[in-house]
Amino acid sequence: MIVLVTGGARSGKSSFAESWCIKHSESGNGLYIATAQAFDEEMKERIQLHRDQREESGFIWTTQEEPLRLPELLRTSSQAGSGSPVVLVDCLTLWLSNVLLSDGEENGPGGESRTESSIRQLVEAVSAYSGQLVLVTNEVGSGIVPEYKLGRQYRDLAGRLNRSIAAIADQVFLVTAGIPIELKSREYRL
Ligand SMILES: Nc1nc2c(ncn2[C@@H]2O[C@H](COP(=O)(O)OP(=O)(O)OP(=O)(O)O)[C@@H](O)[C@H]2O)c(=O)[nH]1
Repeated sequence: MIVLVTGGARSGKSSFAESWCIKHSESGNGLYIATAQAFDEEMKERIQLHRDQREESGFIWTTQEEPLRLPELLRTSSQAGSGSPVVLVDCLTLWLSNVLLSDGEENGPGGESRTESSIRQLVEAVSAYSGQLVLVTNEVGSGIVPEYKLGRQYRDLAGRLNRSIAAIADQVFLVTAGIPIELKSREYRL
């Protein structure tokens, strides 16, 4: 069961995704995969707030911080069976910016950049995932065209990544102003 939760900054997507996991978990416990890195005090405080909220939820969360090697981690945490934890990844767009910023200039075989190859590996890992997996992402690209090349590159890659994950997800939600809207239901097929 793959669920994608998208939305803008502070839209309430993370708390909706956490509530979804608590409500639908088959095992009663969850693995929270954080892709954020605390580079400054503001981010440290925000992360601590999220940790406190998870603690107060009464649900059993294990936290794993993984800014880059998300495809590998999903491959190893993919398990069938009702005892395995619901996995929540927060968030894909931060993972993408970590990957893009660590990417070199040189392309691999077939002209694919390291970032494009990482995206392909992530989509493959999600597609092959067995178990309950909830992925949070940001809705980017609705504003003005970014001034810098890296910003435009990021916007385009994030749009493609979200489309690819949405295509293989069983359920997709858009959270806006704290309200989740179901964009793709489990019965939906093109
Ligand atoms: N490293 C680390 N990051 C965490 C942890 N808990 C949460 N985060 C990060 O916190 C980020 C989400 O927090 P915010 O930036 O406040 O949320 P937001 O996505 O802007 O807002 P909402 O749409 O309301 O969720 C995600 O990118 C998570 O990876 C943690 O324990 N460790």
